[in-house]
Amino acid sequence: MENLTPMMRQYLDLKELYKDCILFFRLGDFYEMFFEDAITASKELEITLTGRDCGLKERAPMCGVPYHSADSYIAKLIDRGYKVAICEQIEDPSAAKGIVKRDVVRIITPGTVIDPHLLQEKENNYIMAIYCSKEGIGVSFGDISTGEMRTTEFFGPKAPCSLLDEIAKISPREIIFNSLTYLDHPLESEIVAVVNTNLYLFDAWAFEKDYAQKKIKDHFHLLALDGLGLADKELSVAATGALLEYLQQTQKNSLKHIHQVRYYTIEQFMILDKFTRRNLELTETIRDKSKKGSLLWVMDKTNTAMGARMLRRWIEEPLQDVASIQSRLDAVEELKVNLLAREDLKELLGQVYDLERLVARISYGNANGRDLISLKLSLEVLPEIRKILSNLSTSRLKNILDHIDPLEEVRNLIDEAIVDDPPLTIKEGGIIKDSYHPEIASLREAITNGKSWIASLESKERQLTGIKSLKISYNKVFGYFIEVTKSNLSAVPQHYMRKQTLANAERYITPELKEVESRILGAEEKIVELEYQVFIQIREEIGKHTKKIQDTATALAALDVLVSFAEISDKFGYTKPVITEKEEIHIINGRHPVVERTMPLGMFVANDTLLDCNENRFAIITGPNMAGKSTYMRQVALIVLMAQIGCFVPADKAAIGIVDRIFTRVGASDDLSQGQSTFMVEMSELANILNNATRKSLIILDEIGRGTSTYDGLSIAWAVVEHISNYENIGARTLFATHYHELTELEGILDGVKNYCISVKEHGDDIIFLRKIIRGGADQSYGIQVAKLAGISETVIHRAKQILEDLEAHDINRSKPTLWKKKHPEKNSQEQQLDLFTYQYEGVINALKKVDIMNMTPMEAMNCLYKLINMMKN
Ligand SMILES: Nc1ncnc2c1ncn2[C@@H]1O[C@H](COP(=O)(O)OP(=O)(O)OP(=O)(O)O)[C@@H](O)[C@H]1O
Repeated sequence: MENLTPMMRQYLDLKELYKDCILFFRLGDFYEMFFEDAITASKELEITLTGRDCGLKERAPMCGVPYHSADSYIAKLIDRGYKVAICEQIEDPSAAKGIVKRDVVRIITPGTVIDPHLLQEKENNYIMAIYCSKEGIGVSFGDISTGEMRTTEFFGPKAPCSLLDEIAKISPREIIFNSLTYLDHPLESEIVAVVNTNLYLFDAWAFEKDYAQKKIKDHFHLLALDGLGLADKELSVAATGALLEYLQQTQKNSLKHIHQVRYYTIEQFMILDKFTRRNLELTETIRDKSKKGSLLWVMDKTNTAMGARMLRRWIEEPLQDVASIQSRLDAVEELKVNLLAREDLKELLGQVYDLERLVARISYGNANGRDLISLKLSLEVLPEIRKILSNLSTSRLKNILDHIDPLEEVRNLIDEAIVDDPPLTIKEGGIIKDSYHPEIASLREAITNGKSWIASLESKERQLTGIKSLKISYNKVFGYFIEVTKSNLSAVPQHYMRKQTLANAERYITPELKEVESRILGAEEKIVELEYQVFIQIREEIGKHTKKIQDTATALAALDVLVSFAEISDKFGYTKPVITEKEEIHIINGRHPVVERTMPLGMFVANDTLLDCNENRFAIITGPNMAGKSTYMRQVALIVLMAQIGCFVPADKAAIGIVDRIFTRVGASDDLSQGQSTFMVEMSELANILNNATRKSLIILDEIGRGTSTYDGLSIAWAVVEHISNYENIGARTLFATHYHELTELEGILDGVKNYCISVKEHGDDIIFLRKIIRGGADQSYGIQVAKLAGISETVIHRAKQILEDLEAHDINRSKPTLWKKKHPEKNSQEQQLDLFTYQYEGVINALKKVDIMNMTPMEAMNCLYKLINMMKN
């Protein structure tokens, strides 16, 4: 190791400090990687692995990526969960001659990305810190590309469940933690099942109370934590302190744009567990995880990236506070009615860049001249937006107006200082306007004069020498030179000094050309340095307005979402819901917001819903396969959710009593990778509902119990209806779709249970789906007819019908007497016997009703009688 070259020693010393990172080691115009890093990077990035002499016997494995296209390589690596440490040359006057000092200037991890080209424009990039202790779990999360930071904490046995719900909601790209065990409950595999993210164990000391408190106070320049509402929130403090420590360790940079951490409680928002988020397809579809086909897809008519991100957050976090929902709804109503204002706002918002991320980069110190121009262009539309808002009257819009700062001083500063079309880099000059800085102006003049002197020298020398093709050019190696083609060499004057010979030309310099050149180059060097300094000053000056710009950005994002709501409400015929504290959901002609968008206009059949916490709290919905049961139930959940987001809803009329949680148990979702069978998944989702639902919840159950044998399934479904519908247990508003027709017996037995079915019409041997929900239970499943529609062969269908007939004949006695007795305890024994007969032979009686004896041949009548006797025997 003693023989190591100094550079390689420097590399290994740094690598020792950043063991868990891939070190991007800057060498000239490349970032190089060595040893293990090189092997990993060459594999992941598919780049050639070479070797470099490092002073040892063996050459060091090496690979590299060009500096100017490093971003795309970094993006690939962090996408795959690697951390990348960026090592640059550091200017150090004290360093010995010939020694280039290098240091790590920043670590990029999946959750700490700030560069726009490494980010999804319409999504936040969150990093989360989890603090597990026996007192509870603290969570803090932030997005350094916008400066947002929030924290909360969970206690008691439900803490892990709440943590998983929050993780599902936030989808952090990276999680740091002190431990992932809560009261002996290991959480890691559950977290991995919820979100595909990078989990890193972080230094335990960073979570310690005193350290974390000091970190927060230092970062936010506070003497006490009361101002942040964190004085008695020890779990939140631990998580937030550690998160700040991690961000500072990795970013090694100002995090001034994180100027606030907001404490929230999960009860502020409607709680949606991971199953419900997925089942309702809020932001992506179950099938291919695409936005198209999700609720977000229908609702997103935003014009700014920050609006799009806020919309996603609003969808993930429907409100519970009636007043806040109402104020959003009122604003949407005003924007819906006032088409002119809405159209103008849309156009103006379309000119606003991503202010949240722009200001984060400005404050962070990596914004360029173009970013400042984008900021200026965005600020230019603010007066017009403010003017329109000042003519609108609802309180939410007034509040938005109050938070939009015109930021004239920032706009004027950029306007005065920065040229309209600055270059991408800030180290090559050409950014600052002449009029802004006298010294820059005079240097530029010197350069221009020098260049025009050189241009005039060219024509003067052509005249003097008579060489028409003589030209003066410039390159980085020789500076300015005079070039003469070989055929004209005889005319070259004596005082020309030869500098270079080319195949068919010679290059010369003269003392006076060199003098002017040094004046031009000196001025160019100076101006580049000066422009850089001036630019940094301007950027820092704008950075002082970070908070105001962030507040403005938040207000514009909210405005954008409200305008988007108004637009879809107008375009798709949504209406304003009435939001109440009453426990009811009353919808007239409701539609599924997504399914209706996938069919021609007017084809979707609207349906009513009445759920309350009294007579109509539990709807058992039967109907054939494909009738529309799942669509109907999801539509109710989505209408409630949209209402609590503050958006109009796809219905003619809707009164929505606040829902604290929506639970869904929909369809089969195998989780075999987690070692759980379909039935096991179904039961754990059901357990989650039974353990956590309250009377204020909305529960959607689709075919509970179908993953096991018919009797087991029916018994579970039956018990679930009894349990949920009972006030003493839950009493929540529930929609339950089932193919167990036996459950329809529960209407009349259990309070609040009502039967509904989705109607179909028989047409010969086929059925026509009417899609209309009506009171009462369905009398048939029509499974075989649906199978026929799906293309199952006639032979199989025919045989299935035969089997069904047999089964139905056998099935008459199943469990009915017990159920029947329970239903009619008041009847005397004679009546009971008669009713029981009717009940037991219901199939025979129904069959008899259909017999058209008058139109039968004697043989047919005999056959029919024979069948009836058989039925009774069975
Ligand atoms: N109200 C409606 N108006 C028009 N089409 C509808 C309506 N409801 C459902 N559909 C159409 O019917 C299809 C089947 O609906 P859905 O999946 O809800 O049926 P289902 O009763 O739940 O079936 P299964 O019992 O087999 O799960 C939907 O994909 C949709 O295209």
